Amino acid sequence: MSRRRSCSVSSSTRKKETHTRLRSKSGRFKVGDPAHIRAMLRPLRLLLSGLKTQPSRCCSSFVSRMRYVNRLKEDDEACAAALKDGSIFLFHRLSPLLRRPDARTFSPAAFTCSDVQLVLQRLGSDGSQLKEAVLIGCSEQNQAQFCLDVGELDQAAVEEASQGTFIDLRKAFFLLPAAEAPLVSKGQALLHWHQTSRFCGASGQPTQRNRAGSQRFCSSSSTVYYPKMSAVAVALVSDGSRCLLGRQPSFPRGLYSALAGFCDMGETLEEALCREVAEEVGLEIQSISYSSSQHWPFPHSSFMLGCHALVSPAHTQLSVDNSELEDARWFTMDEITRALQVKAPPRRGDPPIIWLPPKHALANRLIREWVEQQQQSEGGE
Ligand SMILES: NC(=O)C1=CN([C@@H]2O[C@H](COP(=O)(O)OP(=O)(O)OC[C@H]3O[C@@H](n4cnc5c(N)ncnc54)[C@H](O)[C@@H]3O)[C@@H](O)[C@H]2O)C=CC1
Ligand SMILES: [Mg+2]
Repeated sequence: MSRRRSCSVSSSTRKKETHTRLRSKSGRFKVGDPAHIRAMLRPLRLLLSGLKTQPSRCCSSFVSRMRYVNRLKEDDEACAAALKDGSIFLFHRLSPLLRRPDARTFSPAAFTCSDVQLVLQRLGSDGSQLKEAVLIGCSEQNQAQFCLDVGELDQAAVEEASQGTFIDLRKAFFLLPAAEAPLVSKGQALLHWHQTSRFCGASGQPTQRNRAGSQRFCSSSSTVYYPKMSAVAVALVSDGSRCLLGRQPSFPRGLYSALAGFCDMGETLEEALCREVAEEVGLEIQSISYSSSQHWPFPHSSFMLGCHALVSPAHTQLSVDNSELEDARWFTMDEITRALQVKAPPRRGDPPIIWLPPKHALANRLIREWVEQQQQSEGGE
């Protein structure tokens, strides 16, 4: 009887009893008792857990932020703690939630963990969804940034509760200031990757994610999956005084952009550029020089690598492959300067004009760099 009763005591009650027994009459732990050792170690444990959940201050703020994010990817416990103090960007079926601080500006809405919990609870969710949050990075203010897709909740109800609007990424990306668009596009790309990587390609079994969402694992085949991007080569081709732009039939009316194409397996960037330009416009390029890169979320996470290239002035005759491009043309400096001044795409019924990719796009940067190079070489003559 008594044995059965003692078995029914919960482990926490047992711990409490042991705890009480170990205290001396003065209320202190006896030196050498396990509880005494635990009590002595407590400040150290607190210090270590503080170090785990905050960027270290020993290095430059950039270095400590990068190391912090890396630690959160590897340490589930630290990541869970960072979520509590972090900011969360909400998405609904991959559309980001934006707010309008004023009539002209859009910005991604950042919430605290408790704000999101309140919104979820108000809409009848138990808050366990927060575990689905995916780490995006760390702000300059040392705050971990996460994204969360609340696609299973009613869109209008979340918008009302959170005082924002879910906007399709294709629109949102260009409404946001160039500095904020990459954060949203990275969040969307990560969420999309998780939504489409739920099963292992080798075993067909479900995959499990780590807390940060930086990888997925299949315990059946022991495969680790990481978020992936397709490499795309972009070239602004010049003949020395003009630059070459093309348009696909799917582009909005009047939009011309730099030539681009997905890299094939095993290709170098240079090989991909030469092949794409040959395929699309029938020219051979040379003097390839790298400019810069960007993550491009459309249609699904590409890693854009932007370059400048030259064709020999004797070989500028285009042979456009119309199965890929609707048109490709050489543009003079004057034409490009005029096109760069177009601030918004033409509306229906407006006279036809040539316009160029917006500032957020790498192609825009390549075109502006080309203009600068032309101006410099003209100035130097
Ligand atoms: N950010 C920027 O400034 C620019 C971005 N882009 C982007 O670059 C991407 C590629 O340019 P495109 O001229 O369309 O490429 P492309 O000339 O290689 O043609 C696209 C076709 O390539 C095939 N393809 C081969 N590998 C593929 C892969 N990994 N994923 C998807 N399709 C693949 C498909 O049949 C597809 O229809 C597009 O998503 C476009 O939006 C293009 C120009 C500038
Ligand atoms: Mg192409």
